[in-house]
Amino acid sequence: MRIVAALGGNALMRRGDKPDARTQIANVRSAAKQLALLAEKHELIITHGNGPQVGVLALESANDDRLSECYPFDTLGAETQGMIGYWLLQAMQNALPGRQVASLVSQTLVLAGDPAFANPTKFVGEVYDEATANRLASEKGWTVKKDGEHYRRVVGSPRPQRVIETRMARALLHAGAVVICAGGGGVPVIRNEHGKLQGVEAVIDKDLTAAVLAEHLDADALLILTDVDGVQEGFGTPEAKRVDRATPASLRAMDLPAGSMGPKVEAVCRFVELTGDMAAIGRLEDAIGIIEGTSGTIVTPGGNYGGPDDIRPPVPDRTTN
Ligand SMILES: Nc1ncnc2c1ncn2[C@@H]1O[C@H](COP(=O)(O)OP(=O)(O)O)[C@@H](O)[C@H]1O
Ligand SMILES: NC(=O)OP(=O)(O)O
Repeated sequence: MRIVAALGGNALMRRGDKPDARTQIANVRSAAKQLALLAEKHELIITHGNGPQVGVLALESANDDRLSECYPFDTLGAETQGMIGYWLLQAMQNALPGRQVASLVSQTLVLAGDPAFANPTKFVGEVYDEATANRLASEKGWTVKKDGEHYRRVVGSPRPQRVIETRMARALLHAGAVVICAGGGGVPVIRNEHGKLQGVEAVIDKDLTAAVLAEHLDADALLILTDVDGVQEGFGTPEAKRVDRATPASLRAMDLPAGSMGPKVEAVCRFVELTGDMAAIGRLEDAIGIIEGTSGTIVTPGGNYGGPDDIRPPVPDRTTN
């Protein structure tokens, strides 16, 4: 089975954590243990978030007096791919001795006219209280919005159209490698008036890119791995309850926040609607349980799922007919 697994940026740098490399490397190592269990049985493409990390790099750049201008977000996105991609690469190599692992710096095509450039929604960087967020917004020209109980910087997040390196990722899969690509949703690029690739200032949602990548790589399953057990009804209330099986229509009927669970649900619905295959949202620690059908919110066209045999039923043995 071919699986695309998307790893949340917050799973690598948890809300309120200091952005130290040491903490994130430890989180990557525990993530790699789970991902290695998937890779032992399946073809695996790993993509990862970069929201917290890209915001930290942007702040470092903004605070560097030697620079005549801040590093642009496409370059910062590539920096996060290098950094997190390196951590994941090494952790996966150590977890899977003898297996080839490749980490690609990769670009995602967006449309130059996407209205999302003018309506920032993508949370980046650390969380702040309201007063600090407002001060930073006026000092640095940021837009800030409420993220749960806190405030964070937001930037434009155009819709991903295609990962430019899709064919290279496929070639690496065919060579038996675990492939890490399209981190942070991919470095955002447009095709300019000469047909050339050109970076743009944005941070693409990694869950939406994961869905595009899964579709274009003919994946059998898309797993969105995060820090909650799945999509919950009554989220944040004492009655909160995980939805264990869903159809795209039943999930779309739920009212979910744009900056967190909303894009995850949009990503899984899109993948299931376009491919008829299985997608799921759940905890990183439950990755195997999700494939087995015992954990997470599992989304299929009919809302039922009994385990991996439902994804790709065995080919009938025609030699006896
Ligand atoms: N209905 C819901 N069910 C579960 N989680 C929800 C829901 N609504 C909002 N959330 C929030 O979505 C978060 C996951 O999104 P996000 O923080 O963007 O994850 P990641 O960084 O892993 O991609 C959860 O930690 C939770 O706080
Ligand atoms: N780029 C992106 O969606 O990152 P997060 O998942 O960390 O928000």
